[in-house]
Amino acid sequence: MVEAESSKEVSNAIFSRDVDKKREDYLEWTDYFMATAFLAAKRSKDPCSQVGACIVNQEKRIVGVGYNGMPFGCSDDEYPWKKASTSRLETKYLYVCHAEMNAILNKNCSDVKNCTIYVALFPCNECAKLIIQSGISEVVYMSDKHSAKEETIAAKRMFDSAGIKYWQYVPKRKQITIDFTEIDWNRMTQLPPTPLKETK
Ligand SMILES: O=c1ccn([C@H]2C[C@H](O)[C@@H](COP(=O)(O)O)O2)c(=O)[nH]1
Ligand SMILES: [Zn+2]
Repeated sequence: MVEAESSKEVSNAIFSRDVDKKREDYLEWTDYFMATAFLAAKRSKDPCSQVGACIVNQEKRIVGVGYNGMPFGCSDDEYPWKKASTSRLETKYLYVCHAEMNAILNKNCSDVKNCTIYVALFPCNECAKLIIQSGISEVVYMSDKHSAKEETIAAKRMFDSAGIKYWQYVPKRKQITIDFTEIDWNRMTQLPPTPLKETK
C-alpha cells in the first residue's frame, strides 16, 4: 500500500514536471517556415515534383504561400502532367505555374521587399527573376538536385549579381508528423484517449 502511494507520487511528479515547463521540442522558426512550404507542396497535382514555397517578412509573418499547379481556368484534369512527349505542347512545362511564382502572386501584403522565401527546390531561372524583381532578399532552399542544370546555374548567377543571399536548409529532424488526433490526447500522459468501451 505504502509502495503504491509512493509510485503514484513519483509518476505525478513526472507528469506535473512535463506539463508545467515550457516545451523543448517545439518547431524552430526555420523548420516551421520550411514545413509550411512542404505542406503547401502536398496540394500539388504534379506526379513527379511537388514544390512548395513560403514567403516570410522581417517580422517573421508568413505573407505568401504557393505550390506548383496549373493556372486558374486551366483544369488540372485536362492539362498534361507528362514530362516528355513528341510535342512540348503535350508536356506540363509550358503550362504549370511554379511554386515561387504562386507564392509571390498570392501575397497578402503590398509588397514582399526584404522578405525571405523558403522553397523545397532551388528556384529555376524564371523564378529567380521574379524573386529578384519582387524585392525578396533571401532564399532558403532544401534540395539542390538540379544544380547542374543551366536554369539553376543561371539562377545562382543572377542571385549573386543582385546580392540575394541563398543558403541550404539542413533539417534538424527528418520528419515532422501532423496528427489531427493529438489535440484530444491526454495532456498528462501524452497518450491517445482510451477508446470508449462498447455498450451493449
Ligand atoms: O523553380 C521551380 C522549378 C520547378 N517547379 C515545378 C515545375 C514542375 O511542376 C516541377 C518540375 O517537374 P520535373 O518533373 O521535376 O521536371 O517543379 C517549381 O515549382 N519551381
Ligand atoms: Zn521556377
